[in-house]
Amino acid sequence: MSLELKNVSRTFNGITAVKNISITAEPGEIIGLLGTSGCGKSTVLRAISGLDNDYDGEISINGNTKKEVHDTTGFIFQEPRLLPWLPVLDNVTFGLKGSRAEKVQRAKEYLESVGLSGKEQLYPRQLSGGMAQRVAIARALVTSPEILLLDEPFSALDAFTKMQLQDLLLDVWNTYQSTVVLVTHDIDEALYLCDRIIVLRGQPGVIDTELVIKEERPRARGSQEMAEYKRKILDRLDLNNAHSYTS
Ligand SMILES: Nc1ncnc2c1ncn2[C@@H]1O[C@H](COP(=O)(O)OP(=O)(O)OP(=O)(O)O)[C@@H](O)[C@H]1O
Repeated sequence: MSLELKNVSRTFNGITAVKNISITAEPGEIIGLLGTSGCGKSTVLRAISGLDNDYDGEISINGNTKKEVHDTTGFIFQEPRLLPWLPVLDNVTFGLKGSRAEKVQRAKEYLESVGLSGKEQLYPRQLSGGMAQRVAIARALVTSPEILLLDEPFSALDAFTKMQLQDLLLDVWNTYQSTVVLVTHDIDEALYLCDRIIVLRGQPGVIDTELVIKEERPRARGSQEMAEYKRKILDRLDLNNAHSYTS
């Protein structure tokens, strides 16, 4: 599924949050939107999803430029947003069409793909943060989205769970081949996961630079190549001059 943004800008109450964002994603590509807080990453993602349609410019999903919520996209938020009164299985089947038996079978398949077989009857309060976010991933995948939109999906998790779920995301991406747009302010995460990283900066946020990450997967976290990419990004964000904190 191809995705193209042409000169997308968004203004809230007279204040421009992002300006002239143009991005083209190839089918199956993992694109990272990286930038410091407030540069408009989530604003861009919400516009792509159609949850926000009050933007200027054009967003085209497989040629469709209608400003509407696209059922070809799946959204994963920072927090799992599960329905607390429903068990895991029903959180995943919620909103699906078809017979109960079909929905259950489908939900079980996706719960298995995120490592949650046997947990179908647990309630959200009985899950760890990592398990709950796995349910959120299964819920987003169960509709077979061709574009998966992730808004800092792992930032509320501990470091180990975060790494596990990053690997899980790559596994499900391998299986389902969705196009992925990942919003993050974690440079290491972007370097580990993305084919291309788009660095936003400023207020209003604009695209500062774009990096193609050519390393084969699985990538070595903290390798010299990754450190070199990281240095480039920190330079672009003016975050590489440690002396500025000591003066
Ligand atoms: N609904 C809204 N109403 C008014 N201003 C908004 C709204 N949503 C976002 N903004 C403003 O737009 C700018 C960009 O916000 P956005 O949440 O997209 O940034 P971000 O890069 O995702 O930040 P963070 O990394 O902190 O989540 C901010 O100045 C924010 O205050």
